Amino acid sequence: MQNVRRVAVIGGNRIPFARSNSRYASATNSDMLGAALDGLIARFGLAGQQVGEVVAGAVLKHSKDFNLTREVVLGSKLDPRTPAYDIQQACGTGLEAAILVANKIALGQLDVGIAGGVDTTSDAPLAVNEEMRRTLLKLNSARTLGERLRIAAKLRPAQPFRPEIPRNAEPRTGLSMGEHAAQTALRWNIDRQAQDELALRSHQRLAAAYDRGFFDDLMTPFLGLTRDANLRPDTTLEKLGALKPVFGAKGPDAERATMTAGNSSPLTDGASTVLLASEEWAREHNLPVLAWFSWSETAAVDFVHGDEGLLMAPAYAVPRLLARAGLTLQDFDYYEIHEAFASQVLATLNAWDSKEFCVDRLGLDAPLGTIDTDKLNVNGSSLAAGHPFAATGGRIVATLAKLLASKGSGRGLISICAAGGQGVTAILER
Ligand SMILES: CC(=O)CC(=O)SCCNC(=O)CCNC(=O)[C@H](O)C(C)(C)COP(=O)(O)OP(=O)(O)OC[C@H]1O[C@@H](n2cnc3c(N)ncnc32)[C@H](O)[C@@H]1OP(=O)(O)O
Repeated sequence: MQNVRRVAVIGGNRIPFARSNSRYASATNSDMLGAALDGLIARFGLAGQQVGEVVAGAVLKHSKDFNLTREVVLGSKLDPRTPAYDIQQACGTGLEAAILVANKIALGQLDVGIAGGVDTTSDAPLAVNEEMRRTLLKLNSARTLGERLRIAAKLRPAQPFRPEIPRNAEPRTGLSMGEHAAQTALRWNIDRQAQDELALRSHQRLAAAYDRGFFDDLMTPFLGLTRDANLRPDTTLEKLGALKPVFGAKGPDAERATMTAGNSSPLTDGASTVLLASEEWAREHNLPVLAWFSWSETAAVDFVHGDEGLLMAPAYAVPRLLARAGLTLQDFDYYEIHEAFASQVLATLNAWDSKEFCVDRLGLDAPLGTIDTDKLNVNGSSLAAGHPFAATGGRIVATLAKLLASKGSGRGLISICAAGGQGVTAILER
């Protein structure tokens, strides 16, 4: 086996994100991932080239999209002999795809690869109810007309109109991501004002980044959108403070509910891609390196039997990542913590600063401590940009790599919480 090689982040490309059921309502995952990939191919002169692998995924995928990524590659200008496949790790999908490609490059199994992700809640897959599905499958395999008629006679008219609509909920608890996060917010006493301030900062920083042209070489317009449609540069603490709680707003703790449409990420449609390569490949192709992809770590929590918050796995992954890399929580110039909900970012930060959590749960001698919040999500994050589940990782990797390139040196931490009680984290360096 070859020695581990340095992995370069060459750049990224995404389409602006749209709120669910708005501008991209008629677009498919394939359309959006295709647009993000086409932009990346054009930007880095990859047309006609055979890229080592393209790895991407979607959290919500139609059953007809067996291998969505391969189909998108076949429809792109890449050499059709480029292997491509789907992966899925909920909201960690995009980052996990980048880790997978990076690891193969590091091991010398690939010289160049593309990672990506896409999601649409507007074009979510709809399944017919189980009884109907079984009947239709039998109908499809019936050999004679008589057999078909017998099966068809069992179809009741009301059956087709009882579809199974995918819910943004945990299969084992039936609770939505937001309801789980509301429980965590209570446990960590996350107050409303701090959540609204975080949301406001996210909008202000994303707007400022657009205004100074930060995204000009990270984005391709799509269906008339040139900026994330969820971005509200004119929002204020007063407007955010006036919104009614939507999660944890029923039941005995309703009075203490703090999570609103303003401090929760919205349901979003969008896609992102990232180009990763070995140092040699980058040099041979005359492409500058934005940053190096250096470490990664995942974790999962037992939110089913234990008392852990569903979205708290990054609180476990990051300390392990730090230990492996020989770093402290303060050794970073940038922190990219995915804002699924403002309360979940704040609960994670509280956990790292809690002696009880760090000693009892992480087995450390002392808390990891606080971070300088001026270095947190400096160009905004999911509260402002939106969160098309599998596309968020690619947005963050490209943003952080460019931040590090603009600074000229430094280190950035990525932390993404995911459904199923999982967390995906990584470090980029320059
Ligand atoms: C999945 C994983 O693996 C891990 C994760 O990331 S977990 C996160 C997954 N994502 C989610 O769970 C999505 C959570 N979000 C939602 O379900 C929905 O967006 C929501 C229930 C929070 C809100 O839905 P909604 O009510 O349709 O939102 P929307 O109509 O846009 O906003 C409600 C109001 O707030 C206002 N508002 C929203 N954001 C605002 C802001 N920043 N400033 C001012 N006003 C705002 C809107 O203008 C609207 O006001 P009106 O009613 O007067 O029009």
